[in-house]
Amino acid sequence: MKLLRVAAAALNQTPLDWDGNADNIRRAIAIAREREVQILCLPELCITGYGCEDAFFSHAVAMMAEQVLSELLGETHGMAVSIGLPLLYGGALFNGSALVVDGRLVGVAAKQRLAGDGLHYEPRWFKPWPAGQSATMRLAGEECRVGEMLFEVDGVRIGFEICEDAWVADRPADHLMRRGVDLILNPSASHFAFGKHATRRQLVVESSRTFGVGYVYSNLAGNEAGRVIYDGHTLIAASGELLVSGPRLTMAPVSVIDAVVDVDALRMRRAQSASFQPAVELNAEPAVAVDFSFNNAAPEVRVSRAAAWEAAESSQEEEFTRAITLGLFDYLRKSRAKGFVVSLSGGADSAAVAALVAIMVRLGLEEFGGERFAMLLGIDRSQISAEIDAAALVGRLLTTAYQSTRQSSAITLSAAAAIAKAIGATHYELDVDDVCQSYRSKVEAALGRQLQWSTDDVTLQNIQARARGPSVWMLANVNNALLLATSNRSEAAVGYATMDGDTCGGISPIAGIDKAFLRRWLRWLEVQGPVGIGPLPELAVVNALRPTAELRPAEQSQTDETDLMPYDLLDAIEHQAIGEKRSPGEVLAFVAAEFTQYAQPQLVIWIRRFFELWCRNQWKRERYAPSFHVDDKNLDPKTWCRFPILSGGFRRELRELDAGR
Ligand SMILES: Nc1ncnc2c1ncn2[C@@H]1O[C@H](COP(=O)(O)OP(=O)(O)OC[C@H]2O[C@@H]([n+]3cccc(C(=O)O)c3)[C@H](O)[C@@H]2O)[C@@H](O)[C@H]1O
Ligand SMILES: Nc1ncnc2c1ncn2[C@@H]1O[C@H](COP(=O)(O)OP(=O)(O)OP(=O)(O)O)[C@@H](O)[C@H]1O
Ligand SMILES: NC(=O)CC[C@H](N)C(=O)O
Repeated sequence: MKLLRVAAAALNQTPLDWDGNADNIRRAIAIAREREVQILCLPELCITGYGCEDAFFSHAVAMMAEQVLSELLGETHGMAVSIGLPLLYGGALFNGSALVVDGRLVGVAAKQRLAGDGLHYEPRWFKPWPAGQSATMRLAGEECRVGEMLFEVDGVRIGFEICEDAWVADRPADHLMRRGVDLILNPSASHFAFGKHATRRQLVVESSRTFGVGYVYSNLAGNEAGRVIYDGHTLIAASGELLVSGPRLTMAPVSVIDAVVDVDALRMRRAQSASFQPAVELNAEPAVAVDFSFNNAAPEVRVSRAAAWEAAESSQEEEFTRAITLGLFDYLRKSRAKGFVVSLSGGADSAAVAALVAIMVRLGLEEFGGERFAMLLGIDRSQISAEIDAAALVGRLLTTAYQSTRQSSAITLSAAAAIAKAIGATHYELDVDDVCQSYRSKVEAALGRQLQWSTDDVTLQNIQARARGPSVWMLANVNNALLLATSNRSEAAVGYATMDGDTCGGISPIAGIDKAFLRRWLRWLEVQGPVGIGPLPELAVVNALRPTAELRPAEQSQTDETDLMPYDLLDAIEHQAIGEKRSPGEVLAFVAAEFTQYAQPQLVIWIRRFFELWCRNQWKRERYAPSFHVDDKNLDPKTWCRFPILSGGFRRELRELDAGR
């Protein structure tokens, strides 16, 4: 009986943070050693960080990565550890994962299937390694094999798939299996998306069943480089059974899971499979033999339990809360800013953003305790009371401001004050009407005419949104804080926001999420809230309001949905037109089938409006502050969704739509 204790780590890395990344790697190895782990899998490109972008093209970056690898070799005594780094070989860059055994580099697996869809751009920097091939190179002072290969350590056959390698047909595991692989390590950088963990679990469990192996899957954690959030999902499975699954969406910089794999039992399961046919001729090609002996691990029976929130019914609301708060926490600490500022209107979007900051603080306190949380955020301990509580921290970290103009209502004023008080934000009420009037009169004097709502509607709306920009930027500067923009994805699709007005800010935490979901989330937060945190009943007044820009005179009863269209329809059109890339006519066919309550001519008007606004406002999306990714499609032009800034605007297609063709 050959029992091995294997482990996978989730690491919260930062591009080019050589010391911080190496510290996390050392910490993961130390935790694994304490647990008597023999083989540890670390995430993809964990030395450099996955999101180095064009810095991967720097020769100095590749050299520094090699240097850090050399420095880490000595940490691995008594165990085998896979460590990810970019690899310069034959005048090209490859995405590699070094296997280091007992202080010695024994080889580097190279990624064969590069991730190039959605937010992944690996083919820009790396070349795919040719399947089934290996070569020799010098790295970290050692001569070693590189490419696709099997390592044989103490008789245990270890192979690699690097993230995307496992998500496609004709994968390295196909060849490795026929060569008798026992254990596959999968170092990943697999971005978070709603519900994706179930697919990932299925992938890992099914891989272990199909190939009759132990499958060890590591992942990145947190907001690595600004936009993309990794949930830190780690998994270990053997012969079609999940042995252990790690925590997700935590703020911990390092998490390690481990499990015992019975190598002989795996082999005998394969032997029992009538369809398993070892490739005798391939076996002739020797594995990379490593002279090292593993201790035998003790048998164990362990039940893997997920966190309580994972089992909650409102799983999307929980995931959203934890993903965005993790995104905010990492952004704050990695940007070394001192807090956040939100222009708080009493409406849904800004209330959601402010509430997310407050929940981030609660979850951070739960994860780290007061002292460590404050230390991680660079808060001067001497400036807060002995007792570090959530309200005190929110007061320090979040400043909100209601900014009235003559169109503002008493309801939104008091709603903003109530939310700010409930979460403990430092709240101000500023009247910016005089600022608007001052600009208005100066421009009227220059034009030599009065501006009127009947003729200058958008101009008179936008000056109010713009007048709200300078004061919150001032508060951000005063506090060394980040200004959070509150635009959501539905508004971004149609440019329903004032550029340099309500779009101003350094990050847009909710720009990846649609308005219909946000409103659902706010209702959930009002009455239920995240597991362990609970509800925020003060949201009742916000949730009772219809979404409105509150920029026109009150008698015009402006609402977003009368300006645009019903939000659920807008989101459905966006899904069909942008997500599925359907033409206006095709979109009509799909939404007419789903929204049977609306007459076709009305749907045509709304679809036309959508396409026109979508095309006209690409430039606005290009200027949005970076947003977080929470689903597998997004409107962010820097990652998921490229579209020309200037285009024909679907004029011909819309003409045909109007003509009923
Ligand atoms: N292709 C292009 N490239 C570069 N710039 C371009 C451009 N096309 C127009 N522009 C510029 O954009 C300007 C128009 O954009 P912008 O000034 O932002 O204004 P615009 O998009 O015309 O209007 C803003 C809309 O957002 C709504 N809004 C505003 C504020 C808050 C809320 C809310 O929901 O709370 C809603 C408001 O009701 C209105 O419908 C033009 O004057 C032009 O200078
Ligand atoms: N009176 C106000 N005081 C402070 N900020 C405001 C005010 N009115 C608008 N804003 C800012 O402009 C942003 C855009 O307004 P918008 O109406 O889209 O969002 P909201 O008011 O938060 O939500 P809703 O659309 O549901 O009313 C707000 O989120 C807020 O940051
Ligand atoms: N880094 C990668 O190869 C990521 C791609 C993979 N399909 C995932 O999303 O998990």
